[in-house]
Amino acid sequence: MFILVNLKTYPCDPVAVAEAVADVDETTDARLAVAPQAADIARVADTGVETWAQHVDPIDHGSNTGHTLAETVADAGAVGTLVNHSECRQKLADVDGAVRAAERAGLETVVCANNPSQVGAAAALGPDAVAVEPPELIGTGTPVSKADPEVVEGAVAAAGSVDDAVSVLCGAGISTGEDVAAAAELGAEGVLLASGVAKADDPAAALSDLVASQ
Ligand SMILES: O=C(CO)COP(=O)(O)O
Repeated sequence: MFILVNLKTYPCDPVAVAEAVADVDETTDARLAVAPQAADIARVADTGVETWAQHVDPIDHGSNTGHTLAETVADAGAVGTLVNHSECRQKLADVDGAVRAAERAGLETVVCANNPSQVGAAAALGPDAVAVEPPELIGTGTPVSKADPEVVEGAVAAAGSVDDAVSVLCGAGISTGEDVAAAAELGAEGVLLASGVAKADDPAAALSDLVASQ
């Protein structure tokens, strides 16, 4: 399973979380990665942990004040990027443009979607993966893999019917190894989570629990 930890703008120490991820990474077959804020990518990548961006814009080099260029996050050490998070919603054309920008920069892509229909649309854009995250469960601690298993199964079916090369992650409320195991049972190849690690008193302990079933 791929366990991708999105730090959002939580007030955690991104390097301390990255070091905890690096430690736990040595104990598991699961693939672990961290998505810090853009300004923290270089120092998180310096820990050696797999580092992702939270967002890139559908732009090329040029007059784009305030935007995030895919090549710049790649140069800073990111190997992948989220696209279209529920908290950073993009128009379809911009999701497409961001996936193309990420490809151009050699970044792996996970396009986030709220439900199986959006997963189908996202999969048609040819990302490496899609992540289904019902917005109403984000940050609640109630895991989508238990609260709404049909959404995960529906997302796996929707992506598979469009392009079975696109893998499916699920997210929202994931915080334990049991939640990760439930996601795997439903056909997800990974999980995307945030508060379960970023807001934990002991992120290393939270991560150890997350990989316990791997
Ligand atoms: O939005 C999410 C990950 O991108 C999920 O957040 P939580 O893990 O806090 O529910």
